[in-house]
Amino acid sequence: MEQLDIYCSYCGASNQKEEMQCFACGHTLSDDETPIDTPAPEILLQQRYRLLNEVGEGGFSIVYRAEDTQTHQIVAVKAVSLRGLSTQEKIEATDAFNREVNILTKLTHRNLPRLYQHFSDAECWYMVMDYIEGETLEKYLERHKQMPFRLEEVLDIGAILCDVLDYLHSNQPAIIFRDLKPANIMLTSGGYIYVIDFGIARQFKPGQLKDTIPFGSPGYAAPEQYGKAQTTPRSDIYSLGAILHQLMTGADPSQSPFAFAPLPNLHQHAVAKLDTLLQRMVALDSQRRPNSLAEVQQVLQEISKLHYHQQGLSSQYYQPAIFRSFQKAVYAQLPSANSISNNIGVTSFVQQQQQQQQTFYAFSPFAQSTMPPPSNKYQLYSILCSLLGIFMPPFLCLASTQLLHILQHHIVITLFFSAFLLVPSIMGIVFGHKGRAFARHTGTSADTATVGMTLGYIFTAIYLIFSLCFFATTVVLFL
Ligand SMILES: Nc1ncnc2c1ncn2[C@@H]1O[C@H](COP(=O)(O)OP(=O)(O)OP(=O)(O)O)[C@@H](O)[C@H]1O
Repeated sequence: MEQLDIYCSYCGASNQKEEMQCFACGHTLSDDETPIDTPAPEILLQQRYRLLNEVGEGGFSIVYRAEDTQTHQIVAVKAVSLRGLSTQEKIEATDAFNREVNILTKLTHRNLPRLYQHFSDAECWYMVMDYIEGETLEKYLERHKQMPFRLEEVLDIGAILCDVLDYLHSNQPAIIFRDLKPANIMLTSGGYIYVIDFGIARQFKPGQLKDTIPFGSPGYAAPEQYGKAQTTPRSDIYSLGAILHQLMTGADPSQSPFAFAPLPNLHQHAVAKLDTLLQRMVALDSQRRPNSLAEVQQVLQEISKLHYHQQGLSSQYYQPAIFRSFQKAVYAQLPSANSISNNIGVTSFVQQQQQQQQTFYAFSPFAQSTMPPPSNKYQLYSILCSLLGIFMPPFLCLASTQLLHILQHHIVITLFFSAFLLVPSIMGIVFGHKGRAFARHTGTSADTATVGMTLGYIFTAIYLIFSLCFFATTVVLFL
């Protein structure tokens, strides 16, 4: 009979069958750690996630649509099995899984699936994340080979992808996606875009000359990803340029890497501007590419405005794409929520949930998505701190009639009291700013954070003036 390896459920290393301890991490091995295939549908993982059907496959993984039996939410479960892989493949699959978990854990953005949980059993490693109801851009392009998108749609998609990649790059250290390609972009039936698969994303290491291992997909990967230099945020700019070029021309860059013909219809002012931008983005010399995705996004929005204007529409109605779903007749052609969901019991519940979400988040990018927007706790902290800042000082003075008398006679106590008064309002300002940044990244409302922050500023100013006057009077009295 074939001798099976034993895989460590802790680190995934492959060990000889007779080994008692994992050679890589020292974890105690047991017989039930020999993996079998990825789980069959209908299995309940962790006593919680019921696998419903397979929705996709990657190099080392199978992605399932599943029901979270505790919350009745539909989630995606990515299962990675090491069975049957060569040693090199096991190392790659292990690295990809760990990298994706480590990176996704840190991120919150409206165009990224959220990671809820990860775990392993004797058979596989699992990641539980937001389920995205739709299809990959690659599949969509396969179905629409000739001129798949109109100019305004390409500009919108570009601006949205700039937003999410710029968010990754603004992390400290910057996260470089390294594998932006149509297979890793999903479109939902509601017209929303998600970037998936952080299996080869990495954190930028200042000073490093080149990547440890060359990575990327031919056609979309920048020249420096072939092992010559370290990938930088400009490598993602190259990949985005290659994708936008493909969306405009229908030409698959993997067929002729590094060759990007001028766009058709260059006589149109907006197209000519886009062509100039795309040629800069796919420059072989990374130094000739735009400096950042924020810069690319700004140019795309200028072109979008210009195109809008050229169509005879007043630019006062122009709205940047990141504040809405990209406008596409394609929605009707994508599999809809109803057609994708099969008839397993939870469907009607999920559809009800979606309808409720559409009512609540009609103007946010989460409209028509299967997922509720992430909660923004900074908003709550901001408003609570600001209210505390408003009510605490008068309450203290009323509660202790002695207080004013003490303050008038002790300069040091007066100083402490003044600083103490300011603390809640300043915290209201800090949380307000954080809440607004969080809302911007997740596309949710920032109103509460703005109110908290404004109150914080107003009362910080009032208490500052009050404290200075009070302190001045105390000093005069004291002297
Ligand atoms: N969150 C999700 N919701 C719905 N479907 C998903 C989700 N994540 C992935 N999929 C589907 O599963 C497929 C494989 O996923 P993914 O690309 O993440 O796997 P992978 O093993 O990392 O792939 P690769 O070998 O390309 O690195 C995708 O093409 C997509 O169709």
